[in-house]
Amino acid sequence: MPLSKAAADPPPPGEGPLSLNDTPRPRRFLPSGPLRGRIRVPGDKSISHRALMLGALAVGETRASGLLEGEDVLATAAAMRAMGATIEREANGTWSIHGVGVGGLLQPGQALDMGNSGTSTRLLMGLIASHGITAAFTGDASLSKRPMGRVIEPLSRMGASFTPSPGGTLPLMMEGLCPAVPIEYRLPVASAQVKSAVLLAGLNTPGVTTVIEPVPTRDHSERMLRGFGAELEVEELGGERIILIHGEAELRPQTIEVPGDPSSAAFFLVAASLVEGSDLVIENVGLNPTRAGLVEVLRQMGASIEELDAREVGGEPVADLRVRHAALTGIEVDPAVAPNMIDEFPVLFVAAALAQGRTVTRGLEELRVKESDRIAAMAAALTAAGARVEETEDGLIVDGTGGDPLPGTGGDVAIVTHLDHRIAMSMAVAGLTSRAGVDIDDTRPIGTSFPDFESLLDGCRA
Ligand SMILES: O=C(O)C1=C[C@@H](OP(=O)(O)O)[C@@H](O)[C@H](O)C1
Ligand SMILES: C=C(OP(=O)(O)O)C(=O)O
Repeated sequence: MPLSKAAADPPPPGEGPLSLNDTPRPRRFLPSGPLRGRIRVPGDKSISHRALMLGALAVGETRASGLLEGEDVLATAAAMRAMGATIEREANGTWSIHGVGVGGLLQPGQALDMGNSGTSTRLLMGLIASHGITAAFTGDASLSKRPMGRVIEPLSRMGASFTPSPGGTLPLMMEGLCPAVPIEYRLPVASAQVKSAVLLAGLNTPGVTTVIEPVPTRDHSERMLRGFGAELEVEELGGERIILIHGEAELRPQTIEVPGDPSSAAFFLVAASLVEGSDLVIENVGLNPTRAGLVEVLRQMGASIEELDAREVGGEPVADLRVRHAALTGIEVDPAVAPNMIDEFPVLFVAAALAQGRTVTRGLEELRVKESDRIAAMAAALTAAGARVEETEDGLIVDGTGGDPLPGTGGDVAIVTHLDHRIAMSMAVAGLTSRAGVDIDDTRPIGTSFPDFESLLDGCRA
């Protein structure tokens, strides 16, 4: 299957998903001098998706600054426009969203192209489930392999019907039901996307929809639903979180400042920790406790990460992070921290490959159903770059070099990124700490979450 819909001339920012064209863009990431100065990573991807979705359901104008303008978020913007919202990017970079009101989504005139984005797909399936409209979802080769049964199951219980491809994948057709049926749903997997899909379906469902989370996951949906005026309660009981949303809500438009994405900052935290002489400040990084697991784990490994000017931005804790080179030591990573850093494991594996001694990770089955099988992809990639890695069913065991550079690939082979932005960026970081450089088969997927990653990286190690 082609990477995505071909687009000879990508549309200007804010005008729909920037589809990948058909020519891979390989690059060798060379050994680097110290990373220094001050950088700012783009807006949080999870918050950006939700700002567009909730803004599109409020009556009146929501304004969002700092929104991530990556392809995944642009796919959400295009879908919300196709269902009736008016969404514009102003010249100063602020986004203006005029919503249709809860219950007011229109039937899209064509298939919703979700590109590479699991979050767009699963959250929008939730929104549509309680509207009386039908929609078709398509995606790229990576997204078309990812499991959708995990949202189809609860949303079917609420009354929506689905015709997925064999195996419960995209492309799929769905038909929502209005009024939908409120449910009480215990999450069988630790997934903020599944939780959010049910809560978003609950927005336009009469009565109370309940989600029980045995393992807490990122809570941006809960924070933002409340911020937009939904009636939502959270109870903690014996380590579980019980979330209740009162349906047929009216959302009030908001002014949102999107904090920097900790999942994007992660690449620079690891790079500056590994490259000798580095002293880098990453400004405005979101440190929501359900997202900040990597900072804690790197500190346990000996990293030097200081939080400066801790403050609140858009209802989320934020700080500037000063990270300096430090010798890292391998650890056993507590599996309980996994949901708080689920997207950061690929780059943590790179840190482990350069640490002193052994790092053991477990409980990471969910990594196998991301944009790629991130356990297998990182085992193959790090092995190709000369690291010592053992793949287990639910994690990796990595024996680090103790700070010596990895041999690298040096043109012999190229790392296969499998249309996965996080594999590409993680192995770019590995290249900085290698002898011969690391070759990546394709850097285009980076545009899904961090379009200016390469220019920021090249800029701070000049
Ligand atoms: O809700 C979200 O915004 C996300 C939840 C996580 O996925 P899962 O819910 O599948 O764990 C994460 O991997 C993804 O990048 C964004
Ligand atoms: C898993 C990710 O995103 P999504 O599920 O939205 O494709 C990610 O960004 O690492």
